[in-house]
Amino acid sequence: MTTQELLDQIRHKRSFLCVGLDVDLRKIPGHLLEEEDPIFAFNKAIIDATHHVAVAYKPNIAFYEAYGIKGWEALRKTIDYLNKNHPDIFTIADAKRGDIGNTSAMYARAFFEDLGFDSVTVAPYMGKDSVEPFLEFEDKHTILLALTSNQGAFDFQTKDSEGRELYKRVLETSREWKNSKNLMYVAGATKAEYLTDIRKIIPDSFLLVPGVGAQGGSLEDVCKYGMTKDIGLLVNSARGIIYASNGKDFASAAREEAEKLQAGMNAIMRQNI
Ligand SMILES: O=c1ccn([C@@H]2O[C@H](COP(=O)(O)O)[C@@H](O)[C@H]2O)c(=O)[nH]1
Repeated sequence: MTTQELLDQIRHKRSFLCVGLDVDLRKIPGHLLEEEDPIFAFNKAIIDATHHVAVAYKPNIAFYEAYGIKGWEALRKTIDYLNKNHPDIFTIADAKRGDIGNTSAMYARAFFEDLGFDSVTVAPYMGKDSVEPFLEFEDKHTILLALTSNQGAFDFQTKDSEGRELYKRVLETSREWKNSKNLMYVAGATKAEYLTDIRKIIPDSFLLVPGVGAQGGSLEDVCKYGMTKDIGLLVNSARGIIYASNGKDFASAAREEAEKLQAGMNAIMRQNI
């Protein structure tokens, strides 16, 4: 998907909501466990209930790998379902990959070519030659971890590296890499006030912002500090939407939570754009 197509969808739906598909069989409604593929049955119901207000879906790959071959099958069915029924919706494989170049190239093939995701999250720690193989793919997006939402982000990411916080160095340096136009960045909603500084370095790049909902980040603060004239944000919530209820009404409860977030986004867009 091109960035322009993503922008068009945001304007059309008046939403920049990304729904996280982090399926935990211990948390989904009991009646779904009788289905042949409970993970896919859950995802399909969540997608059917939220696609009118979601511009992106983000399965975190850990939640599929944890179930072995059945998890991978459910992941493939989920991405195939999205690509077939909602080709206009942006898809994110939250896999946090990155390795020496030839290995990264295989990761990129796995998520972009084999599975058919629009984007994948990548860790910057191994540097340029570990990220550039992902950037070679036309109209595919590499979402680089910059400043993550967890407490451990302060262990390294905000520490000084030759006079600059490490996360700023990641942002600046990655802009120099080949095909850097295909980069987006992860910045946690729990650290919204940092977005002002982040925007000074990458004024126009899309940010994937996890941490609204279960982690307590504020949508208003994220927009106050991080929104651009083209929005430039994909705000993710997983648990706050998909586990809004663990009863038979789970899909309508998810719809309600997703619609609440979209209503907040619409109001902010109306005030600012
Ligand atoms: O900095 C980061 C990077 C990734 N994540 C992922 O986003 C979702 C958040 O889920 P919630 O249930 O809405 O908290 C999850 O997949 C994380 O692994 C993040 O939270 N922070």
